[in-house]
Parts: sequence; structure tokens; C-alpha cells
Amino acid sequence: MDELDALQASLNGALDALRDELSAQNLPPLSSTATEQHPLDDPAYLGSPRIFEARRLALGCIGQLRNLLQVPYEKVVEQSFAVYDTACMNIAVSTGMIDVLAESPALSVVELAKRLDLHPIKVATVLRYLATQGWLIEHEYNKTAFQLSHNTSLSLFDHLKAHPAEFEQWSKSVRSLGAASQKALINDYPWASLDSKTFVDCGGGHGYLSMLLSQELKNSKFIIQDLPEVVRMTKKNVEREYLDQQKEGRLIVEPHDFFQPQPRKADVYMFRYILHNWSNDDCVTILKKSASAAPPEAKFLIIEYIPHRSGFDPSHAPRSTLDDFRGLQDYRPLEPPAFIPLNYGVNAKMHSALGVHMMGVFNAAERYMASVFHLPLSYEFESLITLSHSQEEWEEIIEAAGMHIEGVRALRANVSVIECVMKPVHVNGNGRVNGMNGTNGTNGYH
Ligand SMILES: C[S@@+](CC[C@H](N)C(=O)[O-])C[C@H]1O[C@@H](n2cnc3c(N)ncnc32)[C@H](O)[C@@H]1O
Repeated sequence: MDELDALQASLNGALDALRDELSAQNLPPLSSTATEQHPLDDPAYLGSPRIFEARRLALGCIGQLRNLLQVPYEKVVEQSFAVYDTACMNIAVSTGMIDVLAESPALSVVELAKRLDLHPIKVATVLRYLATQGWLIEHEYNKTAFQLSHNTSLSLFDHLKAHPAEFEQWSKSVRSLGAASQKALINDYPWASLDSKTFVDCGGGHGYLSMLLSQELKNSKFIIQDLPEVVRMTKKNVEREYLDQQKEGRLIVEPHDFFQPQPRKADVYMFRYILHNWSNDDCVTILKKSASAAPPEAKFLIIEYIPHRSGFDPSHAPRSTLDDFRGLQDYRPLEPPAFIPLNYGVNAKMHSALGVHMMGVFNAAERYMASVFHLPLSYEFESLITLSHSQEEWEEIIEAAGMHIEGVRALRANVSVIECVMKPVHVNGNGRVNGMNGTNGTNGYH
């Protein structure tokens, strides 16, 4: 018997027996939202042998199914981020969040953060990570946790520049993140429509995205830019693996600091896993500087993980089912069915942990998109806590950079592409250049 079939059959059998036994013993149904403890969860309660074995078998099947279904890379990342489970739990207890929530369970994150003198975004990141795993529930400093723990005022990148061996190791780990979603990124995005174009890969790291794309788009040219310390390695990679494209002038590697005006005029500017390393203000600066030499029709592709909130769709009305996906070639996400969280729960753990990591290292975040994923402006954590701020959202950053969003494509491997263009500008009679949104191009970020 096929392993998947066997596990499914055992799981079904175990759940059926569990339900049967609950009813035979007049026990209430199981519920993850009940406010009262279920008798089965009481260590003093001794269930029947059948109920004990049914629960043991069901949990065993779930574990085996998880081993069977989970991609090894995700498991490795999950394991290496496991430290954040304890760290987040520790923060929730040691900062007093749990105590405050026990007294005032319906407190907003903003209010909770105010009471504890913490930053609301940080509180929210920790709470979201814990909520993703079915638990619940951070520290206000302008400095990042990385700077505090290393007793330095250097950013991670400045620290890495001074430690080349660590920089190389760090770049390799980023490479593995890119490699995990590379196939989906190449397959699920309509790159062919962009052939014959010139691309700038801003902060292109070791250059693997551009190298791969240069194989697909034979008439396109790619300029990979990064810090001088990284570019040395990128040049070696290109020479070793893609010498032909380099000789044809289709793969160029050069140093460029993306906080300086972009000198290259190109059709497409790509930012893969760049902006999630920077604060909102820095993201706006990077995008604006990158647009310095861009023609009006240039595209800016932001390639990132865009999280969903961990709550549920109260309507329980999925608009598509797995049956609709039979034979489907072009990817689109499935709306989660009843009792599956909008972010698919544990599936979001790796990226949710990356959000905690980004906060610790860069005071940055994995950012949400209110308009695309129809998020309300306030998020609720298991009915206990309400988070109402919009600072994590892409729309705000893109708008402030003088751009607008043309589209967003969700790809397999949990990665999305946000397609942006610059807002048209027009010159007034008085010779001043205004953005189409009626502002003079200035905003809160200046
Ligand atoms: C998370 S990595 C992403 C690399 C690459 N885009 C990818 O997807 O594999 C971030 C990159 O930004 C680069 N970076 C950091 N600060 C930079 C700056 N001021 N100018 C240009 N690149 C920078 C880093 O060296 C690193 O290669």
C-alpha cells in the first residue's frame, strides 16, 4: 500500500474512533477556540484505552504525514529557526505581555505596547509568530537586537564588510533561500514578455537570479549590482558558469550602492529579497534612488514573501477547491477551506520566523499588502489582541517612493512579485514638477 494512502487511512480511522469514543463517553467535542479546558486535556483524567490509542495514532499519523509532505529545505530552515520559538515565548513572558493580557484580554497591540513601553510593530511580530503556531503573544529600541547583542552601531552589512568570512557564509545562506524559490520564480512569472529588455539586478548578491534569467531570455541584458565586497565573488561566479553570456555583454557585474543614484538606464529594475532587510524610510530611499535614471515606462519588480494574516475567513466560503486545480498549469493560490488559517498556519512558520529574524537584525519586517489580500486595517490575534497599524504595508512604501502598483503575482514556493511603475509627472505652468496624486512629490518620508 502506498505510504500516503496508508497514513490517510490510519488518520481517518483514528479520527473516526476518537469521535465515536467522545460521544460514547458523553465528552464535549474538541475545539481549539473553547474557553474551558477539555476533560481530555486534564492530566488527572484517564481516558478509555481506545481514546488514548486513537489520539496517539492520530498525532503519530500527523507527524509522519508532515515528514512525508514537508520539503527538506523547509524542515532544515524551520529547525535552524527553532531558537525563535523559545526566544518569542521568553519575550512574551519576561516583558510581562502575558500578565497584562491575563488582566485585560481584549487589549489592542498598540495599547499593550504602550503599557509595556514596547514598540507596537515588534510586539506584533512576536505575537504573530506565536499565533502562527497556535500559541500566543517584545522591546523598543532604535538599535536592532543585532546591534545591542554585538554592542555595535554598525549595521549588519557594515559589520559583515569588516568580516569577509562571515559575509561569505551569510551570502551563501541567502543563496539557499533564493534557490528554494528559483524554479517557481522562473516558471510562474511571465518573463518571456520581458525578453529583449535590459535588467538591473539591484543588490543582486552572487547573481544567480540574473544568471538563470539570462539563459531563458536570450535577447536580454542583465546588470548585476552589489557592494564591492560581494561583487568580487559574483564576478567569479559569472566567469566560472556563464562566461559566454559575459562575453556577449549580456551579463555585467558591477559595484553599486543602492543608496546612491542609480546610473543605469534600464527597462526593468529587480529587487529580490532586498527591501525586507530595510526600514520603511530606507526602502523609500532605495526605490527613489533606483529610479534616478529610469525611463518613464520602466518596471520595478519587488520579489518578496508577502504574508497573510493568521486568522480565518469568517464566511468559511472558499471560492475554489482542489478539484478546480486538476490539470492546472498556471499557478494561482487556493483559498483556504474552513478551519484552515488564511496563511495556512504552520506553512507560514518559516517566513514568519524570517520576519522575527529581520526585526532582530535590521528592525525590518516581512510586509503585508492590504489592498491585494483584502486585509482589514486591524488584525486580530485569536480574538484577544487587535493590531491596528499600517506601517508594515507595501502600498505605503511604494506610494511614498512615487510609484504605483500595476499588479501582484503570487508564485509557487511562497514568493510574490509586486510590479510597480513610476507615477507620471507633469510640469505645471509655473515649471514645478508634480506627481499625479496631486502632491508635489513630497511625503512623510522626506
Ligand atoms: C538578502 S540578499 C539578496 C541577494 C539577491 N538579490 C538574491 O536574491 O539572491 C541582500 C543583498 O543586498 C546587498 N546589499 C546590502 N546593502 C547594499 C547596498 N547599500 N547597495 C547594494 N547592495 C547592498 C547585500 O550585499 C546582499 O547581497
